[in-house]
Amino acid sequence: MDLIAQGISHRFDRLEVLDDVSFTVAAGEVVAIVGPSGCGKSTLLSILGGLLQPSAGQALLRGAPPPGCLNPLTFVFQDFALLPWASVAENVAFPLLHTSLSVAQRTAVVDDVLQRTGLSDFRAVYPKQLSGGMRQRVGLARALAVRPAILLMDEPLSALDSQTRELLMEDFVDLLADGTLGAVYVTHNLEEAVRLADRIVVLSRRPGRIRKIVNVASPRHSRGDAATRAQLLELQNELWVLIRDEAIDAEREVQHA
Ligand SMILES: Nc1ncnc2c1ncn2[C@@H]1O[C@H](COP(=O)(O)OP(=O)(O)OP(=O)(O)O)[C@@H](O)[C@H]1O
Repeated sequence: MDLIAQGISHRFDRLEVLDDVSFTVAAGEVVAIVGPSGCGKSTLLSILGGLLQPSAGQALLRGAPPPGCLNPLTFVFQDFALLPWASVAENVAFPLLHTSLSVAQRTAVVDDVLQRTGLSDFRAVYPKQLSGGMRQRVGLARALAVRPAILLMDEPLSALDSQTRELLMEDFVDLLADGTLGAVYVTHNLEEAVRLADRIVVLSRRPGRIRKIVNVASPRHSRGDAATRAQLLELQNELWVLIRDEAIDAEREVQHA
């Protein structure tokens, strides 16, 4: 199933936020969205996920959903957004509550995603007992429970320390390995973008317009290797050169706001 952003523009009252943004996320593809602060990345994600109606243009899904899909698009948030009073298994089961699945089917889905995210031993634990990295694993497991075509991820690792981020990136690469799951990955972190994405959409300063779409050619599973990391660092620097001046302007604007 493909997700298509078609000429998306958006304004909040007089504030023009996005201008004519178009790109396609093909089935199984990871597209990162990067750009200066306030350029409209989260707004674009909300529009893609149907939470917000754009002022112009549209977000479309094309093609058949994956087998067993209950919701083709599902969000993963920076702050994990877990239910504090519910256990790990209950959090993961939450999006399945109002579906047609039987209790046995729900249990099977929960068992499967807990196993895929390394959480099987933590099913009865509550979020406050978990580290930030484990909480985000629960956020990811909950998103996977609806067997989505595409994850919509808004800075999913930015609340985590660098070692935990590295480990979760490795986990995420494994989850993507069979090529059935796609993602739109909003991030400030260019290292995450080059490690995880097939393509990187670089937005301009607000109103966000597409400045460039960059392909990341190396296979995702080899991007943690020393030799590939060196190439990725070059790409990361190229992206930073593209964004730097506008990032400084955006930063100054925020300070003056
Ligand atoms: N609901 C809203 N009403 C009014 N203005 C909004 C609303 N949501 C976002 N904005 C404004 O729209 C602009 C784009 O915000 P958005 O959060 O999409 O940018 P972003 O690129 O994700 O930012 P950051 O990189 O800082 O996370 C900002 O100026 C923000 O203040």
